[in-house]
Amino acid sequence: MATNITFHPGSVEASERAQLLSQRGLTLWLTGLSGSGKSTIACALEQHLLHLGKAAYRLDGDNIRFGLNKDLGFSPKDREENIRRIGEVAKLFADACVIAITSFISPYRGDRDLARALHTKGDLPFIEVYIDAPLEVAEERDPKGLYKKARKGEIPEFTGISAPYEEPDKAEIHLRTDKLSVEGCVKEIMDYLVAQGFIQG
Ligand SMILES: Nc1ncnc2c1ncn2[C@@H]1O[C@H](COP(=O)(O)OS(=O)(=O)O)[C@@H](OP(=O)(O)O)[C@H]1O
Ligand SMILES: Nc1ncnc2c1ncn2[C@@H]1O[C@H](COP(=O)(O)OP(=O)(O)O)[C@@H](O)[C@H]1O
Repeated sequence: MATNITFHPGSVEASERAQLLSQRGLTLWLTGLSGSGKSTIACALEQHLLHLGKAAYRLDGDNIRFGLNKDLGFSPKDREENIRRIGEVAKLFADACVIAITSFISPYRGDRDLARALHTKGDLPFIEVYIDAPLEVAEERDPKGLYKKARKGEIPEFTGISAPYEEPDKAEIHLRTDKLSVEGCVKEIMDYLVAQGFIQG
């Protein structure tokens, strides 16, 4: 635990930064089962936003576990720490006026709520997006062959099979990826951002 530390405020206020950069930061928090479509939608959305001239950046579960979070596994405690760190990192991106797009399973409601609270405390928008595909659909897709391994008992604590996924109860956006195309999902998120005044139509 660090002691004797003092928070040092900057010389540019949040509103001034947003005005200077012509963009407000926010976090789009994608949550859902493995194979539900988080990474696919995050990539398409990031590309769309960048082509509109918006600063957007993806934080992806698999990718972050190669670096920042390579010391973490998949026990409930490690997942909690994974999401705590990403909540903090996303908040920094949002504070820097970037649209942070996180794509983590983030299976525990309490952990997602903590990430939300961090943002709310800092006056930063947090938009939870439930990337929803029924387990049968995600398992049928099995893009990385992980469900097959999990069913054979080769991956312990696999979300949806031998570890829990707690569905969101207050997601701002709910996307059924077995019913809507990737483009349709991106459009729904964009429509929400415009309707809420986060970006211009
Ligand atoms: N046991 C277990 N359970 C779930 N997922 C597993 C597991 N082991 C490895 N993987 C791979 O890790 C990716 C999920 O990492 P996350 O950081 O998003 O997980 S979590 O939010 O901490 O629950 C997940 O990526 P996605 O399929 O994109 O969700 C898998 O590729
Ligand atoms: N509407 C949709 N949105 C996202 N992915 C979809 C959709 N329909 C089909 N898919 C497919 O489902 C799979 C989702 O994989 P991925 O994006 O890696 O999921 P996750 O990141 O949640 O594990 C991909 O093969 C993708 O092409």
